[in-house]
Amino acid sequence: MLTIAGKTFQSRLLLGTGKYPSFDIQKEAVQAAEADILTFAVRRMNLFEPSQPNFLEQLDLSRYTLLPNTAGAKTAEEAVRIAKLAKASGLCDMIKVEAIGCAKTLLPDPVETLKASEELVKEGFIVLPYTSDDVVLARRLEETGVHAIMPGASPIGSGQGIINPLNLSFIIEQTNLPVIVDAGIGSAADAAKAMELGADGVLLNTAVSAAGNPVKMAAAMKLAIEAGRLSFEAGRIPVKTYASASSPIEGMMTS
Ligand SMILES: CC(=O)[C@@H](O)[C@H](O)COP(=O)(O)O
Repeated sequence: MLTIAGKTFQSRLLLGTGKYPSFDIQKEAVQAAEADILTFAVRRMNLFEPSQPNFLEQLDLSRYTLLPNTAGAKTAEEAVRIAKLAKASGLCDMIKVEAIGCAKTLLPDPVETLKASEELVKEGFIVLPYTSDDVVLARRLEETGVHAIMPGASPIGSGQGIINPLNLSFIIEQTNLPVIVDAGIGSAADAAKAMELGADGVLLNTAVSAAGNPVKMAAAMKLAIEAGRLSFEAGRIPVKTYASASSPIEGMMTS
């Protein structure tokens, strides 16, 4: 079970809701993923225009925890404004802080992310910042009182998977907060790898929404995250340079 700010969730998969070919496929994929937490960009929703279509009306909202994100923000000020707008809708009390510092890479601006997170914690939000895979920044974020750390595996939508497993493992080892690997996951193997590193969860969007078959990929992600977690809990064997026989004969009785 995943626990964030005292709330527990069965699923360790957090699913994004952008870029699906249709609302119907999105709904099926969400069901196949069996995710409990769904993230969406506040700026892309018609939260205060009920006459406009949006994906929320396709879903049984009592089943999901909504995690609005501040996508589109470049500064702390913008991120805080978007977060307050989401809270005012009454749909959610958690916020994914996303303050992008580079239009080409979509990598987060560490300074603005830190500022926004600090302010939103003071305002009483449950704060989940999307951050670069920097252990020092993760520590600074933890000091502000955020409720999870969400380091990127690689640039959003790139599907490159985990570029720097060592950096992720530094964060996982040093923080007391849940670590949710967020962005850049390309395949089920990447998601399993994140879990095997010891992450508490994975947030992904494009790998499912842009897959050849988003519904099948959603199901694959669910299984991969469960398998990766089990493998982590089971404890993998050490990597050795040389062979060691799988069926040793030494010490066997011969009569
Ligand atoms: C939906 C969302 O929050 C994205 O900004 C997130 O970071 C996922 O990235 P991918 O699309 O690379 O999975």
